Parts: sequence; structure tokens; C-alpha cells
Amino acid sequence: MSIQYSNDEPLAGSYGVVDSFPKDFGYGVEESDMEGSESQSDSKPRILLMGLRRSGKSSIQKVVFHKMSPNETLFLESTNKIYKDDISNSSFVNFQIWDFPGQVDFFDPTFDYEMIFRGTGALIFVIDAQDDYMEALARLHLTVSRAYKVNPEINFEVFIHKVDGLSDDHKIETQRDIHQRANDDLADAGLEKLHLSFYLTSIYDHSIFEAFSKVVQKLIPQLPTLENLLNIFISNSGIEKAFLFDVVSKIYIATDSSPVDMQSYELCCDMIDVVIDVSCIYGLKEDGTGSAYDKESMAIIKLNNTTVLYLKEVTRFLALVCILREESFERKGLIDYNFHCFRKAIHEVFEVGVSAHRPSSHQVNMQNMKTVTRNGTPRAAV
Ligand SMILES: Nc1nc2c(ncn2[C@@H]2O[C@H](COP(=O)(O)OP(=O)(O)OP(=O)(O)O)[C@@H](O)[C@H]2O)c(=O)[nH]1
Repeated sequence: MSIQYSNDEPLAGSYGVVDSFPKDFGYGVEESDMEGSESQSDSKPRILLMGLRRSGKSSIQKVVFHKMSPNETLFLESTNKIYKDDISNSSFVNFQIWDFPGQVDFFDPTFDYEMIFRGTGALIFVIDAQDDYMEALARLHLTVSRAYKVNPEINFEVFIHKVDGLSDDHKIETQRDIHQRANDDLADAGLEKLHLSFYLTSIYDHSIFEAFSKVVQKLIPQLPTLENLLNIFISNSGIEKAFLFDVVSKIYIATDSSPVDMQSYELCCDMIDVVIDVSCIYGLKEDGTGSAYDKESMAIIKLNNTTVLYLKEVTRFLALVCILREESFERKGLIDYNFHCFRKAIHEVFEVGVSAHRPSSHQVNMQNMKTVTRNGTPRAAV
């Protein structure tokens, strides 16, 4: 059995109505948690993809979560209904992505936008940077101001999209202009508190994955803990950079606090692709059963510039990908021991999310991590 991807599922009726919303985002790693009933999946927190027609919303969703190749998006048909994509069966990221048709009409009585915005974690507004964006800016303003009135907790994210067609100077100028105009419109409407984040994106490179990573990270309450764990892990293991990846989407859920450079991120994404592709071809049993990604999954790639890439399974959806020097990799035993502590801590972090009754095992995790070894001699974890 290979890694599975969920199928798109159009909502019944033109606009979906959701009855109840969880207060918090449920990021679990337990199998049982992932197999919710239809009604459970309806109440999952959501990320909305909105924007004008042909701005690239469906393409983003397909490329990031369904491994569609960018060129294939040329043949995507226009979306006529809201598409509810529940990706939690295949991914660590336990939410729904709702892809809206370009022409959503807030004055349409069947569009219950209050209900929709109330259960929303992030609203991504996609602007086609290759097109005249004045109409898109007006639509952005209308959309975010409506949404903010219903739910001021929403994270508002603006993807300045299709920037592959622009020169570097043009990209920066477009971002500056859109940023300025959008914020001026908000200021004129007395909505200074409404914060918009801007990203330059394209499905033809890794920028769309990076932007989506940042959007998702803002919705993960455990993010500071994950960052701390990664910091402790890398500093005690001689690792330069480590990413915690959602394997299916190649979104990074967390990284250590050193700055992210695009090249390192791309390298790690490519490694995941190679590992999963090879594993799909040669890693399954003869009868085709088994999984391309499981507890045994790990890979080491040595590059010709004395850099080593090291991938290990953390949970059935997450992988840790590290970048380190060849000299540091000589102490692989130490790294593996520290990884063992790290993995255990990650599992405990997400058990907290699953069983709300347990007291702060966040502290337990941090204690466990402190037992990682600095000089090659493993100490027993307390
Ligand atoms: N150059 C370029 N083209 C893109 C990019 N993303 C999407 N496109 C193209 O834009 C066109 C429209 O994409 P869709 O994903 O169908 O747009 P949409 O916003 O879902 O459109 P509606 O369903 O009508 O609302 C397609 O031909 C895509 O190939 C990008 O990053 N760069």
C-alpha cells in the first residue's frame, strides 16, 4: 500500500453549513483520531481559499495536497461549488481546506458566511500577480472585513500568486504596492487592527509550500514546544538545520529557530520525494502490500559538498529531515540516541492534544529532552 491521498469531496448544496466548531485545533497523531465520521469531519477547523476566478486557488490545493504536477493545473476546470477537502486522513495537518468558486456572492442568501467564518482558522486570499489586481484588492477588502466582523481570530493571509511570471524587481514592487493599497483600504475603513500577512507564491517552485507551511504553523498551538524540542535536539547533536515535515504535503510543521533559507528547504523537500518514490517502487512487498512510509523509514544522502541529509520517521505522518556536516555525522550513535528522545517527546506533545485530561506533559517532554547527550555517552532518560 502506498501513501494515500484523500479525494476531493464536493459539498452537498451550494454552500456548506456547519453546526458546531471545536474551540481549538486538533492536531493529533493517533490513528483513531484520524478516522472521523462525516459529522466529525464537518466540524474540523478549516482553511479557506478565496480569491477571484482563475487566480489559482484549486491549483494551489491540488499541488500542495494532492501531488498534482504544476503543468497539469492548466487543465483544471473552474470550480462551481465550494470544494471541501478533508486532508486529515492522509496528513498530520488535521483540518479541511475549502476551495471557493471565484464568484462567491456575499449577498446570496444561501451563502451562510457567518457560519463559515466562525469555524475558520485561516483565510487565504489569492491574488493573481500577473493580472490587473485592482478588482482583486476590492474583493480582498470586502472579504476580510466581513470575515473579521464575524470572527476576529481568523489569520488573514494574502498569497500574491503566479509570481513566476515576474522579474525580481517587479515582484518586490508588486508586493509593496498590494501591501500599501490593502492596508490603506483597511485604515480608511477603521480596521487598523486587522492584520494581513503577505507571501509571494508560485506553484512552479517551492514558494507555495513554504507559504502554506507558515500558514499552517500559525494554527498549531504546540509550535513553540516543537521549536524548543528541535533546538535542543540540533544543538546537542551537531546538526545545522532540522525540519519536521508533513510527509504527504511537504509542509514543514516546525523547524529550529535558526533562519530558514529556501535552498535548504528545497533540498529537504527533494529528499522526501526521492525517499517516497524509491520506497513506492522498491519498498513494498511483492504482493503490493505494505507502506511506502512506515516506522522503518529512514534515509541518508551524502552530497558532494560534505553535507549529509538525514531523514527519519517520527510519526506515521511526520518525518524529521536534518542537514549536517559529514564530521558531525561520524557521531551517528549520539544523533540516533538524541533522535530517540526527540521522537518520544514529540509523541508526548501530541498525546496532550488527544487526551485533554492529562496534566501538562509539555514539561515532561522538556525534561526528557534534557536527557539528550552532549558528548556521545547516552544517559538514561528519567
Ligand atoms: N504561471 C502560473 N500559473 C498558475 C499558477 N497557479 C495557477 N496557475 C494557472 O492559473 C489557472 C487557473 O487556476 P485555477 O486553480 O483553476 O484557478 P481558481 O482560482 O481555482 O479558479 P476558479 O475555480 O475559476 O475560481 C490555471 O491555468 C493554472 O495553471 C502559478 O503559480 N503560476
